[in-house]
Amino acid sequence: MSDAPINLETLRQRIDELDSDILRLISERAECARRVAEIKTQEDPQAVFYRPEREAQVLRRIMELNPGPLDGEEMARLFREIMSACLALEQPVKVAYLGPEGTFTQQAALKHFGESAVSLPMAAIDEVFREVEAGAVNYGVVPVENSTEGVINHTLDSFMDSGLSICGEVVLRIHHHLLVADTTRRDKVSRIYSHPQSFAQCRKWLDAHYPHAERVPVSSNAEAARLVKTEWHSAAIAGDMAAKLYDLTRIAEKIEDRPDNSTRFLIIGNQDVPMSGEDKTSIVVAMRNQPGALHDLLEPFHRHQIDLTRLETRPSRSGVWNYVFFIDFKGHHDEPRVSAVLEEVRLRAAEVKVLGSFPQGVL
Ligand SMILES: O=C(O)C(=O)C[C@]1(C(=O)O)C=C[C@@H](O)C=C1
Repeated sequence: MSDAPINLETLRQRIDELDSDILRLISERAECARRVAEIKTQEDPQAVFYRPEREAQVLRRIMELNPGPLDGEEMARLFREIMSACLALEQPVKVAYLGPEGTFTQQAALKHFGESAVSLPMAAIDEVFREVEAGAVNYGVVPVENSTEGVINHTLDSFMDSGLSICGEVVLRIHHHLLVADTTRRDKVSRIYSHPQSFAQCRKWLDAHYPHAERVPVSSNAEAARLVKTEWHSAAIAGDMAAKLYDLTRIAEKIEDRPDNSTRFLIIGNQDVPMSGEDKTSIVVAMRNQPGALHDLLEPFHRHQIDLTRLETRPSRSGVWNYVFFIDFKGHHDEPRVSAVLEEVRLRAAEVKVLGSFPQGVL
C-alpha cells in the first residue's frame, strides 16, 4: 500500500477491492477444478476425483509460500476449505466416521476433507470399514493412536480382515473441557460422564478438582455431552464439537494432563495413492515364531536407512502365526529403496500386507 494517510474508511475500501480480487481468483480456481474433472472423466469414466497426494502438495506449497502475517497453518486451513469446495464441484465426497456426531473423529474428518465433504456417523469402527467396502461412501475416518493412551487396537484388528488401504492420516490436538448445561447446578456436580480414554487423559486434573464425583464411562464424548442436558447434577468431559452440538458451557478448559495430547486418525479407502514427496507406508507382517524374528524383520530398514515411525505388536487372529507386527515408516512403496526393503521383508516374513502409502499429515 502507498504511504498516503490511512484511515478506517480507506482501509475498508482497500479490503473491498481485495475481496473482489479474491472472489474473482477463487471463482477462476473453481473453474479450473471443474475442467480438471472433465479431463479426468474423459481419461477414465470411473475416475477418482479426490487426489490426496495433490492436496498435500497444494497445502505444503501454500505453507512454504505464506508471507504472513497469518500463520502458515491458518492459511493452509483456508486453502483446505477452498479445495474442499472445488472438489465438491467435481464430485461431492462422502465420508463415514466413527460417530456419533460431535466426536473428535468427526472433527478429524472435517479437518482432512474440509466442510464441503458429506460426513456420516457410524456406530463402530468395523461399520466404518464395512461402509467403505460396500461402496456406500468414498472414504472412512478412524482413530488409530493417541499420544497419551497408545494404540487403538480395534482399528489395527479391522485391517487384518479388510482389503481396504490407507489413503491418508490426520493428527488432531485433543483438548478436553469440563462441560455443563444451562440447567446444571455447577456447585453440585456429583457425576461426570466421558469416554474411558478421555477419563484416562484427564485423570490427574479430575483427581485434583473433582475427587469425589462419580466417573461414568460412556461410549463417546458426544454421548457424554448429550446426557448432561438431562441431569442437573452432571457434567461431561468432551471437546469443542460436542460442546457446540449440545450447546454446553465450558467451565474448565483444556483439562487434559498432557498439553501435547493428540490423536492420529487414518483415512481408509480403495485408492492406491501416488507419491506426494513426503509420504509414509504402513505394512502388517506375520513372522515365523522363532528367536530373532523381530531383529530379522527390522534389520533391512536399518540397512536401507528407512525411518520407522511406529511399531505395534498384535496377537494374530488366524491362529497360524502367534503375532503380527504393524509397521509404519517414512517413504512410498514406489521409491526404489522402499520397494527393495519390502522385497527383503517378504523373503523373511511368513506374510506381508502393504496397507498403503500415503502423504504425511500436513495440517
Ligand atoms: O488437481 C486435481 O486433481 C483436482 O481435482 C483439483 C483439486 C484442487 O482444488 O486443487 C481438487 C480436488 C483434488 O482432491 C485435488 C486438487
